[in-house]
Order: sequence, then structure tokens, then C-alpha cells
Amino acid sequence: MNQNAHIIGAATAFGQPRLGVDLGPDALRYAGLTKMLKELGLSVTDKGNIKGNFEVEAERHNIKNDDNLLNYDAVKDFNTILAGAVDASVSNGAFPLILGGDHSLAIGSLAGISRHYENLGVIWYDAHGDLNDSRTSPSGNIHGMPLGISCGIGDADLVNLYDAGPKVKPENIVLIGMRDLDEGEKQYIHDNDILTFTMTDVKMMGIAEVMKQALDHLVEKCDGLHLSLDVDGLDPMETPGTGTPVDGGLSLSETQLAMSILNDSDRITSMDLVEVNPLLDDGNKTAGKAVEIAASLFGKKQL
Ligand SMILES: NC(=[NH2+])NCCC[C@H](N)C(=O)O
Ligand SMILES: [Mn+2]
Ligand SMILES: [Mn+2]
Repeated sequence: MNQNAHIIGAATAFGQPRLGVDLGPDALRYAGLTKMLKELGLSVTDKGNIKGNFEVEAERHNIKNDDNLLNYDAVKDFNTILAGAVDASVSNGAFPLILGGDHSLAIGSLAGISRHYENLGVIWYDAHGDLNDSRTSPSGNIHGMPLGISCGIGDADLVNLYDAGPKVKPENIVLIGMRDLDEGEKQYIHDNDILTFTMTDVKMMGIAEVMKQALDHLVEKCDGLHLSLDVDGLDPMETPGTGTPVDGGLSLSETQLAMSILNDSDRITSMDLVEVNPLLDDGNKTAGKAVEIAASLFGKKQL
């Protein structure tokens, strides 16, 4: 794997109604992210945080547009800036490690990364598919839409953000850990034949077999592989500090195994680590687990 990491703090909470997830990047830093990556031998550059002006943010937070999209203008502006930063890191030969922030940041991270690949593969490790648009969304929260937007569904300005057109093809996506899909998302998965491993699949097959099949699906056809990891993919007993927890999730040890299989593949080229909200957490425990997850991805071994 690329040993030159750029940490990009995406300090946004615009994709959902609860403040605090914008503090996620700093919570991950305080939990020792950089030190851990350096101990693994990586060269790490922390590019600092991209964030909204707080006054503007407080004022703009929780405004819905005519399409029922929450903080629409703020999400668009934020992701345009983020896409530029991520694009620059990839251009400089680095592995962008984007720290969230809520998952709406994947609109910008995928826009910035996809410029560099013909067939970007995406592993979406999450309780949720994040495949809604304004019609199928139960909430209007854009953090439930970034993967759909990246595939070209929903609001045209968000779909065409940074570069015109979709950034990811449905056949290059694998969903892992799914257990809270809305009806419209289920329909989209069926219609587009997206390779999906629900939690039931994970429990039936084991996470090692799931990861093997996920990689088999992607490695030949994809020239880059992005991992978008939402900490609510894990069980809330492991990662309580997150805004939309769903019971019955992956354990830390399953996730460490999944990450070490990805490390062995030597194919991951970028990562989002999202939805850590220290204001909902129990003593920064969730950020600590997230750092362990990143450690396994970057090659930390138990022996
Ligand atoms: N990135 C997340 N945590 N997404 C949660 C989305 C929840 C729900 N499906 C919605 O669209 O509102
Ligand atoms: Mn989620
Ligand atoms: Mn998510």
C-alpha cells in the first residue's frame, strides 16, 4: 500500500442534524491516529481541517431546501472544497485518508479521487447504503445519499459536483454490513445488481469470506479501490459515539480481520473514516476504535 498518507480533516456536520460530528477529525487525532501511522512506518502529512465558518454553520444548520434536502448549499460548498483537497493529494502521489465528519463528505472525496481512475472500486462498510435521493430519503439528511449521488442519482448539482457526471459505477461497488436499508435503497440495489453483504450474510459466511468475495468482485476490473468506512457499520456496543447507531453490527475483531485482508490485498488507494461524533461518545472510545481500524488497514499485525 502507498506509504505516504495525507490526513484530510473533513470537519462537517451539514449532512445530518446533530452537531458534534464536525469534531470527529480532532477526536481521531487525540486518539493517536498520526502517531500510530508513523509507528507503522508511514510518512504522514496532516493537511489540517476543512470546515465551514462556524458562525455561518450555526446559522445555516438545519435549513431545508425546496427538495427537502438539509443544509443543501452548505453541503455543496463544503464538498467542492473537499474534492479539490483530495484531488491535490492524489495528484501528489499520496494516499488520502479523509476523516469525518458525517458521511456526506463522500460526495467530495469520491469526486476528488474519481478523476484519477477509469474504474474506481468502492467498498462501503456501513450499516446503511447511503443510496437515497430526495424522494426516497426518510429524513432529507444528505449523509444518507452520498453513494447514490456518486452513482448519478438525485440532485443534479450534487451529481455534477467538481466534475460533470457520475463518479462511480454500481458494478464497482460492494456494500458490507448492511442492516438498515430504506425501501428505495433496496430497490436501487436490486435494479443495479450491487454486490451486497448484509449483516446476515456476514454472520452466515464469516467476514473473511465476505472480504474475499468483495475483492474478487473488484480487483480485476478496478484501477483504484476506495474504502468508505462508517463507524456505525460496527455494533453500537463497540462504537457508541455516532449519530445513527443500528444494533446487530460488526465487532471490532471482525473489522480488524476485514482490514487486515484489505491490507494483504495491497489494493486500497484511499479511505474515508466517518461519523465519529465525540459529543455522543463515551470518553472518546469510538475514535479509539476507529484508530485501531485504520491501524489494521495500514498493516498493524497481532504477531
Ligand atoms: N451515513 C449515515 N450514517 N447515514 C444514515 C442514513 C439513515 C437513513 N437511511 C437516511 O437516509 O436518513
Ligand atoms: Mn451509517
Ligand atoms: Mn454512512
